Amino acid sequence: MPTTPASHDRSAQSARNLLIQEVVETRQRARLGGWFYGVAAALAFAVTGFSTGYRMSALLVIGTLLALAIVRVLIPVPAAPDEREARRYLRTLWGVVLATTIVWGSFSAWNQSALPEPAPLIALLFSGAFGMALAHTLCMRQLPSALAILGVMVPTLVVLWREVAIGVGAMWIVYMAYMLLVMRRSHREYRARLELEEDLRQQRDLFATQSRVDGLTLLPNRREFSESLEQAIVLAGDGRALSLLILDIDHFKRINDSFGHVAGDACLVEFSHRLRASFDGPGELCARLGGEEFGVLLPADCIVAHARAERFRETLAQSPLAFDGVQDVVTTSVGCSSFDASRHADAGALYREADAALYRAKMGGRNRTERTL
Ligand SMILES: Nc1nc2c(ncn2[C@@H]2O[C@H](COP(=O)(O)OP(=O)(O)OP(=O)(O)O)[C@@H](O)[C@H]2O)c(=O)[nH]1
Repeated sequence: MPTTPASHDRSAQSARNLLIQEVVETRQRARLGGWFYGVAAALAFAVTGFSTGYRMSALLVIGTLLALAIVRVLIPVPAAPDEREARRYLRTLWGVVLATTIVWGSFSAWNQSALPEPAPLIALLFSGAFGMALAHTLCMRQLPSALAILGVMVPTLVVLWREVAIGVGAMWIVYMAYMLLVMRRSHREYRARLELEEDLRQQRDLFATQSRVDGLTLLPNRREFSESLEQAIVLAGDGRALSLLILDIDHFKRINDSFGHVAGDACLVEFSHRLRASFDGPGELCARLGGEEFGVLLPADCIVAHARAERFRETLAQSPLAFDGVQDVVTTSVGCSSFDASRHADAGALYREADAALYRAKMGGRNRTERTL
């Protein structure tokens, strides 16, 4: 299927959303994990009674691991939904995670021969636990996650293989392979969930837009117009000018009957283009209220609004609309009313007056603008 600019925009937006979501989740998941390495190292040294022979090593290892845990938390989070910043953040965070796992892995390997039991056992068990935790939790990116698992596991593997027994080393390799498989599966599940959530978000946004936009003309629909009118009435209560126009295409049935419904649709679209081009100033809003009826809100008093409506009507009547291969003169009747706090208790009152003015325009022969008497 060819990609349109709109679908390209949507997929670019979707990729951006996925990246931002990944940043949020990676941060959440990585925030706590860093501290466990320092605590585990402290525990391994604690069982030796922090004897003087190991005091410097303990300080160095525990201090480095805790410092890396602090750095994880302090990496500045990208404030705006900026892709470049988001990628930089992820690169930095994964860099710190990898550094942590390499420091831990090296410590664990050194520990196997340097510290008395049960410190090596503690480090060994923690290495397995960290590897599995990485496989389950930090699975957002496969390559750095795999490297982190290897960082935790491989140094110990070398020691087990060389200094304990080849069988124990082989067991460690099987364990490591299993972790990598778990990580791959966790990664797939993570991506599937992320993409599903993004699809749902997009559908929700699409429904929200569709519920407020007219599908044919892409103008705001009656629902959106009514809400905007309510809000405009509140502002008008503070003294701002507000006028309402209701426009109805004259004898629209004739267009359908003469040229068919497809041409009728095209005529409505063309009419909406003209309307939007004529009322596109600040605070102005055009909408399709239904059928061949349109509404305009404009922050103007009665005289200005009436003059603008007349200009639109006259221009329309003088320049034929081109739609679906047809050129035809289309006219409109307009009802105009302006907000007056003494007469209009609510939006409905103002709307009824504009509607009554439109009725008079129709009864008066069409192709005319009537305003509140
Ligand atoms: N093609 C098309 N026709 C529509 C649409 N909505 C309403 N109509 C038609 O608009 C016509 C409205 O007819 P009427 O209500 O009699 O109004 P009119 O012919 O414009 O006459 P006046 O309003 O009295 O000047 C009907 O034939 C509807 O079928 C639409 O979305 N597309």
